[in-house]
Amino acid sequence: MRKNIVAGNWKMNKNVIEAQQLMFQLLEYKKNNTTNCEVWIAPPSLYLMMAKDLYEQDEIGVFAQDMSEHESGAYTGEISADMLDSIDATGAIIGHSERRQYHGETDSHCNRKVKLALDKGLIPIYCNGETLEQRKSGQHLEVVKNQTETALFTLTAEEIKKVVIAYEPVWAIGTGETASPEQAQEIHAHIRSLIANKYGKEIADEISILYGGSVKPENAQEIFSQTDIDGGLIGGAALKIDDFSKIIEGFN
Ligand SMILES: O=C[C@H](O)COP(=O)(O)O
Repeated sequence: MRKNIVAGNWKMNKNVIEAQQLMFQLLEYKKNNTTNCEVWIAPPSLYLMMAKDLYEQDEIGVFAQDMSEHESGAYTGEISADMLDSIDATGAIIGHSERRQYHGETDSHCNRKVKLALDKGLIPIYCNGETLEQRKSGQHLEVVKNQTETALFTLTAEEIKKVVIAYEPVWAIGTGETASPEQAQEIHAHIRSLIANKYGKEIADEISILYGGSVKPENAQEIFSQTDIDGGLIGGAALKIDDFSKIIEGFN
């Protein structure tokens, strides 16, 4: 079902004490405030079990920042869908542009990961988005189309309904430069129409599509108010409770 979601991707930040403190702060915030969106975090994998232990009532969704395309075996450093399922994680981010840029991840890898996640009942947050060069040369719609089709269009209608998509223009990630609400809306509507063409409008209208890229307390409300934007995948501003809670309040 299409939901409002604010998800914090902590990336490779925070030692264990700092991570625990922010997890506690978020729990306190959730207990003392009514939120009009789901709140999810993706801390470093080392801290996933700590988050699951703390959020006993599943107040906050707990996601891995990545997940292996393999089921098990000799894959040093990797975490499997089965392992995430065994700690009752909510899901995993898949295909983040930093995984694509620094670890050679492709949409074919993403396709395998998304399927493995769904098979275990995990929610995949599938990320896509164009580079600055691709946007400047007017290829952004085509790039996002190819990414979405390769990674997701082998799924059944029942499966794709369970996927959350995060559109993250690479040029807006960690740069302070945000896509304008209109630029983001254009791509979100484009993604939704691609899904509608393939699976039907009813299915497309059930899928949450998040925007990611320099979302801050100052711009969250305007971005979230766009018709096809169902929330945000937040990087830097998810690392401080004050900023993250103000972004959550973008849905108030
Ligand atoms: O996963 C989050 C995105 O990469 C956005 O990061 P940012 O909010 O620091 O630009």
